[in-house]
Formats: sequence, structure tokens, C-alpha cells
Amino acid sequence: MTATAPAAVTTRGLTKRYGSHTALHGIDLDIARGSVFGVIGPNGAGKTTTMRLLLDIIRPSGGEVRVLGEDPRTGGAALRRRIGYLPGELHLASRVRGRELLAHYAEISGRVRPGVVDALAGRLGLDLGRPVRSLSKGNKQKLGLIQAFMHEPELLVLDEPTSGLDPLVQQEFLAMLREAKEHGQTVFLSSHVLSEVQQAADEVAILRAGHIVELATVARLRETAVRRVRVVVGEPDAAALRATLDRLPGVTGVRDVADRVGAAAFEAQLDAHVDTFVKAIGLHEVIDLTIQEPDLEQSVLGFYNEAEVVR
Ligand SMILES: Nc1ncnc2c1ncn2[C@@H]1O[C@H](COP(=O)(O)OP(=O)(O)OP(=O)(O)O)[C@@H](O)[C@H]1O
Repeated sequence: MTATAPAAVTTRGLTKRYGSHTALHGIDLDIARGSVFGVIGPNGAGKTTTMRLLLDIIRPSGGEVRVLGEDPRTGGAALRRRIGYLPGELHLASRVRGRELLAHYAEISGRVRPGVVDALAGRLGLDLGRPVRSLSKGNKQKLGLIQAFMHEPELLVLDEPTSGLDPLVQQEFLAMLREAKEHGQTVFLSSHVLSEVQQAADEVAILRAGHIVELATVARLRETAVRRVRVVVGEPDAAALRATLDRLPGVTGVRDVADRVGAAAFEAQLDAHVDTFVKAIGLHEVIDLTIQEPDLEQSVLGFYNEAEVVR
């Protein structure tokens, strides 16, 4: 036995081709045990493909995968029981009631502690007595989440878990993620938008067209993200401030906005260079300064829109 447990998920050069189309171009991932790892990306980026490869629902065209130290191709039912999986598309057309369906899943996933299903249903606000085919999209999603969480697996693989959930239920789900992490479980989740993952994830991979275009901690994304700034100076200092803003690195879109009589205000976008900005602004007679919370969503859209990755 080694002193440290293996990473929850490791991939090296993971590649998936569908005919002539390459959905994943050799991605490398390391997801530490006990962490929450988010993968975000636009439609068709390869998020679902990555997750299905981890679950051995599909097989790689190349590269290596280890899940909880095992090869998913040979891990079989024993490995599967250590994982909770929420698929991106749930097909729940059955006449059976939620409780019966979960009992059926429990035969596959292994032991579920008494009370856990009811506790999860209570938290998410799901009536387990209704036939699953009569449930709304959001309520089906809750059922999917319960089946992923109920056996308290070592690894949770959640494909767009908040899809269809209202904001209150999303908050409850985020609390469930925090608790999972506190209990040492590992979470790998996907989303289209960062706002969902930034509250919960330690690390985020941005996937686009089968390539990881950015891999960073949420803290690091925040540091490099675009912020809106607003500076107000006395009228006599306006031209000098404008000249400073125009030459500062990381400052773009400077515009003159109306302010009270005798003062001039400028708004701009600032990326990363906060220290340089504050020091340069400090040379002027500043009446007011606002630096907004960074807009991570906008930064991520920048990654989505970057020129095609060439390999
Ligand atoms: N069974 C398949 N046969 C052929 N191509 C496929 C298949 N499954 C996925 N693809 C293609 O692989 C690429 C990645 O798809 P994938 O479903 O992994 O993306 P995604 O990031 O999960 O997207 P979304 O956000 O829309 O769910 C897409 O171009 C998709 O069309």
C-alpha cells in the first residue's frame, strides 16, 4: 500500500473519436481526492464524452484513464458501486414511483443507509410517491441526484447537475456538494456556465472543441478576470487621468461618463493588473474609485470564443 491514496481521476492523452470526428483531443486531468472539480464548456465541447469514458459507458480511442486507482474497463460492478453518476439526459418514462425506482437503483449501487433517501428527498423537495413519468424536468433531475448521492459514493460524476433546478434547490444542491467534500468524497461536475461551479469547485477546466483551453483554481480565474472600474477626479485633472488610463496595461474600453459638476468620471475594463492600476491612479487627485467584483463569466466567454485551437 502506498502512503497516499491515488488521485480520484487521472487521464493522460485521453482521446475519443467518433468516426472521422475527434470529440476529445488527448486531454490530461488530475482530480485530487476530496476535491470538487468543475468542467465547463460550450455545447459539444466534450464534457459528456469525458464523463462517459470515466464510467466505461464508452471506450477511449487512445490514452489512459484511472478512476479511484482502477481502469474503468476492468473495474466492473465493484468500481461502479464506488461512483455516483448523474447522466446529462435522464430518460425516466416509467410508471413506477420514485421510491421504487430508487430501490431498483440501490440493487445496482449497493448499500444505502436507512433514512438517506428520505433525507435527500426532503432537502430537495421531491415527492417520492409519484410515478416518475409524471414528474417535471426539475423533479426528474432531483430523482437523478438522489440516485447519485444515496449510496454515499467515493466519487460523484455529475453531468450538468443543476439543469432544471430552481434557484432555491440549486442552493441546497451546493450545500450537498460542500458536505460531500467535508466527508472526503470527490466531485466531478460539468456545466455550461461558471457561476454554477465557481461557488462549489476548487478547480475548473475549461473545455472547448475537445481541448482543455484553461485549467485553473477558481481563485486564479478571479485574479485574472475582467473587472469594471470607475474613477472620479476633479475637472482640472480629467485630461491627465484620461492619458494615464489610455497607456495603462490591461485597461480597455475607457469612456468618459457624465458626473457631477466640477468632476469627471471614467469607466473602463481592467484585467488582472490591479496593482499597477491602483498605483497609477494614485498619482491623481481621486474623488472616488470603484472596482467591481470580477466578471468571471465574461472571462470564460473569452476562452469560449478564442481562435480555434490548432494541434
Ligand atoms: N455517439 C456519438 N456519435 C458521434 N458523435 C458524437 C457522439 N457523442 C458525441 N458526439 C460528438 O462529440 C462532441 C462532444 O460531445 P459531448 O456530448 O461530449 O459534448 P458536451 O460538452 O457534453 O456538450 P453539451 O453541453 O451540448 O452537452 C460533439 O461534437 C458531439 O457531436
